[in-house]
Amino acid sequence: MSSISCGINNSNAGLGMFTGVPVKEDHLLGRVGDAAFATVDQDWHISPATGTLSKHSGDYHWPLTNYDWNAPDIGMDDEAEDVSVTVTGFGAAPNCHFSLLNVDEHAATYDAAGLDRYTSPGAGAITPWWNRTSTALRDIAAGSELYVDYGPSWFTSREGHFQLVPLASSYEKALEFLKAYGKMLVGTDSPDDLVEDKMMIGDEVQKDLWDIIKTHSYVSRERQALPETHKDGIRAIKAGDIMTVEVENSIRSLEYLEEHGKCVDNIVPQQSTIPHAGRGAFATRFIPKGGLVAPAPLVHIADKSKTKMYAETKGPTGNIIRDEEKVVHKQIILNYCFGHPNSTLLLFPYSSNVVYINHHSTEYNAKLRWTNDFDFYHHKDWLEKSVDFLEDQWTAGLMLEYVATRDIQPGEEVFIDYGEEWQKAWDEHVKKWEPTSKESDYNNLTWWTEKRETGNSDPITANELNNDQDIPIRTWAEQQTNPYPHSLRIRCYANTNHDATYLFTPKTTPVYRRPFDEDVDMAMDGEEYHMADCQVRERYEKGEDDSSDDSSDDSSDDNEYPITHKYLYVVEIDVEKTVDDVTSFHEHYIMTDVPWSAIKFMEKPYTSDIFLKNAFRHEMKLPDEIFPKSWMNFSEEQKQKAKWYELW
Ligand SMILES: C[S@@+](CC[C@H](N)C(=O)[O-])C[C@H]1O[C@@H](n2cnc3c(N)ncnc32)[C@H](O)[C@@H]1O
Repeated sequence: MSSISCGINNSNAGLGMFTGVPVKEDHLLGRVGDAAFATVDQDWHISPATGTLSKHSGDYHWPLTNYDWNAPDIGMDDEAEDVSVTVTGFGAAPNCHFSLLNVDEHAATYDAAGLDRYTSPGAGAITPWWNRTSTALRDIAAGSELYVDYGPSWFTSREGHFQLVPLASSYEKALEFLKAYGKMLVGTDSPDDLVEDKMMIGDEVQKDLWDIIKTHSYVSRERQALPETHKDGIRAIKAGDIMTVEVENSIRSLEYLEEHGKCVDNIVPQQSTIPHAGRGAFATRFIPKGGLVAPAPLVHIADKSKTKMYAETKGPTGNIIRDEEKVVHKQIILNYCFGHPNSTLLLFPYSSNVVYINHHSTEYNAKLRWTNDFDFYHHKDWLEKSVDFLEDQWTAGLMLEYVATRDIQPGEEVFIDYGEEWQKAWDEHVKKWEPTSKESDYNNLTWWTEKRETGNSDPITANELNNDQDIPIRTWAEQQTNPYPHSLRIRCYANTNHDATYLFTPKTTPVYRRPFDEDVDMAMDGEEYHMADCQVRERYEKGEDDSSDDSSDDSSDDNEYPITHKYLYVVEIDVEKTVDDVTSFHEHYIMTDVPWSAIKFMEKPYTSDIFLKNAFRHEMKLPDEIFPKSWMNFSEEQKQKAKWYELW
């Protein structure tokens, strides 16, 4: 067995992910990174308040919110104005334990798996974001639980739900407390003195005392950070940190994992053998008939209409509102959810790689069933409850399993049957499908076509351009004869909101610090908050004076962004501003001596394949035999109405 990662219960937090093999620092966890999904402008599409155009002011429950990642961290913020990112596998299943963090997570990669918008009816029907890798932050022993960093705000914003989960700072304070406790026991600061015959109180009394400390009605993050037993408390003082003790305690034997876990690396994504399907899931090892292909814990979405995307229209007072009767698209995540024609419920499977399992109506080699064990997670009684009941359950609590219907050989693609409705919808889509016109709004991947047609191998995606800052940026004049793809925009890290005038954000100010910077409160002045579209007017070689500027700058020692490239730029920025959200006016700035590091190529929002108007959308059907009757809340009458609106 080369590598196993298992989902099993950990006593406090439901599911967890464990590694069955040791992993070296910086090495990849799992074989391939995870799939990522952009759900866009939810506030606009889901929020019950339709009188506003705001894309950031929703008041609704989107069940995947607990699994959302910060879009810029995953590299997906260019997809739309407001992007929520869901990541499967390492992005959803592991727990967060600040003293035990051992997983580092990275950005996803954009790759449309060869589904060209001009030739493939599959274009835009899959998420192009994949291979969001996770690596070991340090050497990890076999049997260890894997912990990712949700960021402290994830917990601080959910205090009621998670009973004060300790933050990194809580462990520091808890250690201080432990040291004081040790001193109380032996009268000295030296951990070496913490031996039984030097302690002023005996083991039994210490145990009672520890119980009082741990179960006291005053709950705090610091107290939660204290080890469970007084013996572990002493071990932590001797080790100088709580983490070492917690790590040792968290390791499970491989036998335990085999018995209590479910393996999540039996499949990996690769290009599917089915034309136009994109990626598929392939067996990494032999899976016997009846054997587990993969577990699929599920997030339930009670109302599938929350995946609808609406057109804009003018409201009674001339304001822009959502046009409830004009559904222009559906969120891409719909294609990855299970549903049923007689229900509004969707189920999104969030474990590693199961989202890649494609459809085959005859040659399928796997099927779904409800999990039989994992009672700590899978609520069998929910199968008898209504969809309304499920809507009130804000934590995931259902689990399916993919099981082999025949022996599956290593390297074989795994298929299930998505159901007749799906097949019919796909066949109709292929029949009707016509390539998008090159002149349409959506040109993100014109570079792909251009490359093919012209043999041009220059970097022309935003990522490629940003990653090679040795290549000079073309000026506006140069772009007239040698343009960048029109799906790209050039942006500049700049704060154009400051009253006095424009200033670069800290990213550039260490070198080009303007006098007024010191007077400005720099909070919320990070690059993610301030960027403006710009034109590059001029490019010139960086002179001797400029390099001496670098070294003479006060902050040059700790300058995170030294200028290592040859050119500086003159950049023109034109910003549209509004007063009281009504009157708009333009401000115009010319900045000189702008380094490459202050400029960023970005894809224009709403241009990637998932926005193609002719992209296929349909949920997979959960077979009648396993879809509970009590979840069938979508009456014939409702279906007729939905048909009239051409919704489903
Ligand atoms: C759950 S996803 C499967 C993974 C997907 N192929 C990918 O690359 O991410 C379902 C989507 O995959 C594609 N797909 C799955 N099976 C297919 C098939 N037999 N023929 C064509 N497309 C298929 C369709 O776009 C469908 O909406």
